[in-house]
Amino acid sequence: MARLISGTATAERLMAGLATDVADFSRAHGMAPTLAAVLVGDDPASRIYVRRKIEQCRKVGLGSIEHRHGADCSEAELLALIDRLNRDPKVHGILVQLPLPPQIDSAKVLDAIDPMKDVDGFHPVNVGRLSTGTGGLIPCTPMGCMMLLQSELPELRGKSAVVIGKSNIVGKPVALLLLEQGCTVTVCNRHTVNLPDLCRQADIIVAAAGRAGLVRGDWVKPGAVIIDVGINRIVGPDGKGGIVGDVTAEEIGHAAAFTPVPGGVGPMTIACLLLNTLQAARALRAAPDIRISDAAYS
Ligand SMILES: Nc1nc(=O)c2c([nH]1)NC[C@@H]1CN(c3ccc(C(=O)N[C@@H](CCC(=O)O)C(=O)O)cc3)C=[N+]21
Repeated sequence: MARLISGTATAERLMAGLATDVADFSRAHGMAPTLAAVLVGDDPASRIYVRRKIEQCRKVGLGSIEHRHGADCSEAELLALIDRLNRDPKVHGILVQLPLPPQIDSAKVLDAIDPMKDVDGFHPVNVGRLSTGTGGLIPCTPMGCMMLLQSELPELRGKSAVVIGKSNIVGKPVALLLLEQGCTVTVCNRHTVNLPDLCRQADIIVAAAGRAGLVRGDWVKPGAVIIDVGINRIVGPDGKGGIVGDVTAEEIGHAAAFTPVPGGVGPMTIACLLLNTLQAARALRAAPDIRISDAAYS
């Protein structure tokens, strides 16, 4: 049977370590690293995610502030809030929960976040840094995928990887991280011709297409490692809701290992957000004071 790579257990270990590091930081600087989470509108899934992020902040000793705006919030209002958070020395990480309502240009909002506080890693500066392998904040879901993958396969050099999905949030950054580790990467999408054949060649499959059950058992080479990033909401025959991934989990017994949904990449995404908040706080403290006087004078 394929081994189950537990994101829940890995995230718990990561968070236990984080709690110690956060306590050290807070003692040394007299303030806790703090995340500002911005929620616009009343998308029920977004509310649940933001609530969960804030709960997890508490668990490891991070500060958190939630900013809520109605669905009718204007772009200018949101940009003004970002500007305040950028200048606030007590805020180290800023997360704007996506998706945003249609009247707001998401790219404009992400561009406005101070790259040093961009704990999602979505700002063009951090995207550029990731693409050149020169530091910066790394997007949380891709980072979580890599941690889970490397817990199973510590040496990635020379491995072939297929990434299904080309989103800015998962597909593209995870492909860059795999490239950085020496994998040979093929980035596909669900329309790719011969997608099953390409997958069958792969030592690693990262499924991030957002289609329940897209990857079938006969797409998977025996001994491959499968990272399932899909979060697809389904309603069971009993009327109860649940989530499934992009991989048909019952069919991949011949894989070496796989991440389950739920309990795989999801919990790691949140743990990595907390890690990024600590990293951002450290980098901000280490940065020259000119940043702080800049904020005071402008
Ligand atoms: N600016 C921004 N940053 C994000 O990181 C971001 C976002 N916007 N918008 C939405 C997506 C989605 N996302 C998830 C986080 C945790 C789970 C998670 O914890 N999932 C659990 C349980 C899921 C459940 O039961 O609903 C699991 O997979 O086991 C899932 C999905 C972060 N996102």
